[in-house]
Amino acid sequence: MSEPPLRLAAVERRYRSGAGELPVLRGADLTLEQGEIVALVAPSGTGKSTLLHLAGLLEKPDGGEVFIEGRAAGTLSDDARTAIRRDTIGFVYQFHHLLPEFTAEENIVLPQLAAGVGRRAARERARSLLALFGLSGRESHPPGKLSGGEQQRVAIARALANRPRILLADEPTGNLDVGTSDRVFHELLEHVRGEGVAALVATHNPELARRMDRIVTLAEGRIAAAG
Ligand SMILES: Nc1ncnc2c1ncn2[C@@H]1O[C@H](COP(=O)(O)OP(=O)(O)OP(=O)(O)O)[C@@H](O)[C@H]1O
Repeated sequence: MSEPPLRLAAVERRYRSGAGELPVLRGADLTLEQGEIVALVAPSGTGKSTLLHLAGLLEKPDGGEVFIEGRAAGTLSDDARTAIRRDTIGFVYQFHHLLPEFTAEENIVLPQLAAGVGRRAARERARSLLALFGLSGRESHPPGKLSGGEQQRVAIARALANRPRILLADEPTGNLDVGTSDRVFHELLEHVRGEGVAALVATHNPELARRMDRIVTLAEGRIAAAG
């Protein structure tokens, strides 16, 4: 039987501050099966971003382990972690984090070049993703000349550029108006479902959460089933 794309096992994370230690995650367990789309809905400050950063190998836990396709991240070299982040995981941030000095297309081409894809193939993939998200004709616009919704679509396309098997999204449409957020989200879910990508999506929007396969929450530093 194949390993699940993502498994968090008893993951702990504490932040140190002047006042002492803040235990944010205290033994969080979560498994994403292949193609499963899970909503993470929890109040502000409970640790959603922290959990996504650990799952995306952007940070290391203080306890427990993150398994990516069965590989314990804690046992991997920094190079191996970087390769997993580039090839296996797509990350969509709340604020797009696009490179302002590059065009929309180049923002999607660059991660593919880093993964060893040839420039021509990378450009074709970038164009087809931009078309998929309704951005044909915007290829050569820098992010600063795109609307918020368009920028976030480019960020989603960038996250999908290397055909990740895991997509992590932190309030991907949190800074968009309701109508735009709804449309962008719909496109994201449709694409992820079509490709069989496992996704963990933090959102404050219960309507959007209900469209996913399962909803989980964070309570006292642990994952719990919602509602
Ligand atoms: N680098 C850090 N150093 C110290 N404390 C931090 C750090 N990052 C997060 N925290 C604290 O950890 C807690 C969890 O933060 P986190 O950003 O994971 O919550 P969240 O659920 O994503 O919140 P929101 O929904 O508001 O984005 C918060 O109390 C936050 O202040």
